[in-house]
Amino acid sequence: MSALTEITSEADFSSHLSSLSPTALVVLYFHTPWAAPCAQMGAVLSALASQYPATTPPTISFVSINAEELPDISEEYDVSAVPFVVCLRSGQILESISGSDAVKVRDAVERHAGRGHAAGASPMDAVRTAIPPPLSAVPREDGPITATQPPVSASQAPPADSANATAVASAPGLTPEQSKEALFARLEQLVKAASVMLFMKGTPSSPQCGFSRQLVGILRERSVKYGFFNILADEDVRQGLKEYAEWPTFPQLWVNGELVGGLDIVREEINADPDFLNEFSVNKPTAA
Ligand SMILES: N[C@@H](CCC(=O)N[C@@H](CS)C(=O)NCC(=O)O)C(=O)O
Repeated sequence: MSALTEITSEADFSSHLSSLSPTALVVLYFHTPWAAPCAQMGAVLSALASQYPATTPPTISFVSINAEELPDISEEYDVSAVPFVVCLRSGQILESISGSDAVKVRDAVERHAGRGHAAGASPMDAVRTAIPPPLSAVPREDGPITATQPPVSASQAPPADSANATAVASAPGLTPEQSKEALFARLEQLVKAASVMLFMKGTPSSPQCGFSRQLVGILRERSVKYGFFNILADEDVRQGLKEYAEWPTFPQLWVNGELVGGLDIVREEINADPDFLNEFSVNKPTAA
């Protein structure tokens, strides 16, 4: 599966771009380590990347760029605030999205990758209304790149094959209520990072618990396209999601931003409806 590639220098960026075929969709994700909304968007993009198989040559590439460390690249793509996502093909900007609107970013990527839904009824319509307004990004004049939420205390590189971009939700100076609010805002985005999201112990290629392994097997059998999040790599998400979901265990399967349940519930759903999840199968032809 695809993953976010961290760009370390301008030379690295140029060589990465030139290694791709001209028809590849490139998704540039500009962030700064101190902006909390970037941690959310990082996790959303990692989960999104995990839905696309890694092919040779790649047909899609997700690239992560520290906007402050690489100002020339940020300038080139008019990055005025973080998080900022640019969809690019053959050097042409197809679309830029400023702010932390997970659904907008996912729609744009799927549309440009050619896997999107036609205009009109989309499974995402149900959740669109529930999404909070995008983070209002502060336009940059000549000053630094800005974001309108308080900085987080730490960020940590995600494990190579995991969808996690972890950040501690409880920033110093926040009350427990504010920390919880920030964590729940992050979870609200995360559960919608993909139409089907699996919160599991470990990763699909290396599940760390039998229940998670079995649920991965069910999704695989049905060729379901899904994003995943390894809760073992993020204690805040592990504990917070139990409360947010009002569900005490993992795995947790979420569909269109709604909790389905754990392994037992998914099995019950399949027994009741053999077509359960089939609409998310990669084998299902895309509606015209
Ligand atoms: N019968 C449950 C099994 C899941 C389960 O019991 N998970 C436990 C052990 S892997 C769990 O997540 N405990 C809470 C934790 O580890 O934080 C299901 O249907 O999903």
